[in-house]
Amino acid sequence: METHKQLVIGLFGFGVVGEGLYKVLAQTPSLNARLKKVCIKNPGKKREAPAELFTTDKNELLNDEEINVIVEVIDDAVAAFDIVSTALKNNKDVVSASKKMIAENLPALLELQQQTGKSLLYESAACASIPVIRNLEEYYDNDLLHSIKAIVNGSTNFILTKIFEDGLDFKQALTLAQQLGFAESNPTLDVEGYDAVNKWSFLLTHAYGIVTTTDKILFNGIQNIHASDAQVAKEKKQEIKLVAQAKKLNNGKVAAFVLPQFVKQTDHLAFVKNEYNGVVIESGFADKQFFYGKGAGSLPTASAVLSDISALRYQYKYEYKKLYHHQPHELSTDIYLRVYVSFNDINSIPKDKFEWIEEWHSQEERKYLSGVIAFSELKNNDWWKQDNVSLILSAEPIIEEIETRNLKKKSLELAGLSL
Ligand SMILES: NC(=O)C1=CN([C@@H]2O[C@H](COP(=O)(O)OP(=O)(O)OC[C@H]3O[C@@H](n4cnc5c(N)ncnc54)[C@H](OP(=O)(O)O)[C@@H]3O)[C@@H](O)[C@H]2O)C=CC1
Ligand SMILES: N[C@@H](CC=O)C(=O)O
Repeated sequence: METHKQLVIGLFGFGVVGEGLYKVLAQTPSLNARLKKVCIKNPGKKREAPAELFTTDKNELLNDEEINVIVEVIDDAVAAFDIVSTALKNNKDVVSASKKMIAENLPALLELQQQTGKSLLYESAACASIPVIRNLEEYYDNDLLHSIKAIVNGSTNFILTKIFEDGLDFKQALTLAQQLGFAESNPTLDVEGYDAVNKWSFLLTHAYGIVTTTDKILFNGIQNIHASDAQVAKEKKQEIKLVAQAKKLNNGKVAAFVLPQFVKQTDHLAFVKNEYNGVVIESGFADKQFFYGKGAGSLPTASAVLSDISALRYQYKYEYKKLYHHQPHELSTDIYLRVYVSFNDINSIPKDKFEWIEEWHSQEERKYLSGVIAFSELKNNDWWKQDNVSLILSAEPIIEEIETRNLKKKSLELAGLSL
């Protein structure tokens, strides 16, 4: 087998991540990798690198036979897919950080990897500096992965920390996340949960062999979290985090969602602040394991890109073991969730859709209830995503089976409500 192959790199993108990689490569001479050319979009921008390195002609990189590795770190998912698929077809290995592109094109990318035999690595697209994909592929290569829950978006975690711990308002916190290079070029992707669910969709492939699209995963972002929710969290001695999770159910299927959640202070994820990410994996015999590291930013992200480049020296490829070598799992919607919902107007909440209600606070201007609701009710409707409605999962949200009808009626009666 060929080892320690000489790498000649063509880089697409010289923004937060691309420039970070340029610096990191310069400080890693042992890698024996040469950056031959960088393709960017706007030739007029001032760059901290020699002018002769840059081009705006993608074909200068994609058709250069000496270049054997394409690193794609641009902020345009459509152009990124074109670059990555052409590079693979042109017999080049590829490293990408573009989670939106990967989430939107995974079946095609899987096929291209199989057809071409080339490697496509994208560790930095998941949790930036945390090596989660390689761990899911290599270390948890068995049936024992019971659950995985994680903070996978650095910007929203940063914003929540800055608002609730440092007293910034939402706009100030988001602006800071943008200035520090954590946020996407379109920050709605972060704030409204799209970035997190994009990452979660392909992490499900590496964890459970599930190939899915983001519309099949229940998700929301942090845009509707209200100051009064933070007050409730404080009273419960809990925190609010945007948490992605997947759990193997008793029926053998997997429940997956990305939603704001109350997190107990004893939970590992409560420890994850600012732009950090954290991943808690629960597996048979090992119990819980916690991975922690920076989830956004120039050098932390570049460090994961560098690690992928380095892995190409020994022809490392994802084997997608859970997909190709095991029986892949299926997603299930057949569960119930324990949720908290705050709102201004009770008429915006279909309270009869709850299986039962456990808490009901209607005195304050901002009202809230806690109760149990079918996952499918949330999946099929969007009243809970509307302005002025904030839905937050409880700390232990999943209920697999309920004795539904009797309890529902009885509990609503106890709460002074009727169907
Ligand atoms: N920032 C972070 O913390 C992380 C980002 N990522 C992902 O990495 C990618 C890059 O992010 P980031 O560096 O922050 O983004 P930036 O906005 O900082 O940089 C984007 C770069 O892409 C270039 N670009 C855009 N379109 C093209 C094109 N068609 N051809 C060539 N170059 C192009 C831009 O060129 P020009 O300079 O000329 O404008 C720019 O250099 C994104 O997919 C992002 O989601 C992943 C993990 C963490
Ligand atoms: N915008 C992303 C960047 C890294 O993936 C985030 O905030 O997590």
